[in-house]
Amino acid sequence: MSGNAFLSLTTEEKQRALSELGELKATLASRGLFAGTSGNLSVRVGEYRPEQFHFAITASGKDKSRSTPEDFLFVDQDGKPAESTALKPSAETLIHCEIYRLTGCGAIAHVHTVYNNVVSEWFWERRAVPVHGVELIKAFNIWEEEASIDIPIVPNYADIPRIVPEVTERLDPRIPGILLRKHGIYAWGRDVQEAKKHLEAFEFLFEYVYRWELLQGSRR
Ligand SMILES: CSC[C@@H](O)[C@@H](O)C(=O)COP(=O)(O)O
Ligand SMILES: [Zn+2]
Repeated sequence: MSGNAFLSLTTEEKQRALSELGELKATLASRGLFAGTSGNLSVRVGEYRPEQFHFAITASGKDKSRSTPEDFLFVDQDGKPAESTALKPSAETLIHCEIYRLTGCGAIAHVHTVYNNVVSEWFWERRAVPVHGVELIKAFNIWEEEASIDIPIVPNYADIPRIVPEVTERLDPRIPGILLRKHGIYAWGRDVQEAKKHLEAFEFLFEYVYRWELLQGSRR
């Protein structure tokens, strides 16, 4: 793909991306995962090269539990709108750009939950949430028995571009997700279905870790 790569996408390709995102947004919204307009979602379209790609992403500041014709827009690898629009891309678009650049994945989901916020703070000093031997680790395609994983945590700066190099440094190619401290999880996958699966697995594991830590504490 060259300079005008986005223009060579067919209407069907763009429509498919928008409808997949719309479906994922509605499903996650039905689970109450977009508290107070938080969260953002994206899906990549067309060919991928680390230096050039495009994706559809949620517009900034919207109530993500509502479905409107102004929910999504297309942006390029630098987070700039790929076509003329009055919509503003998610404030966290640059984090999506960096995750696509580093992983070549096909879709990304970001949500704020109490469990992901609490564990990101509880394990902040070690900069990772450790999980040992829980069956759902297999959702990340890690099949060892009693596997141990560390889910990376990066600082949550108000200035989003400052978070980008932290993601670059801490992203672990084995783990399809990264936590922002007291903010939320970014989970990704090769397509929307896999990103959703990974997000569900992370949230299960965060709740497990939270409850297990609590139980351990009550034994001391
Ligand atoms: C309203 S609090 C959440 C925001 O600050 C942000 O973290 C978020 O997830 C949503 O931002 P958005 O610009 O709508 O994509
Ligand atoms: Zn957020």
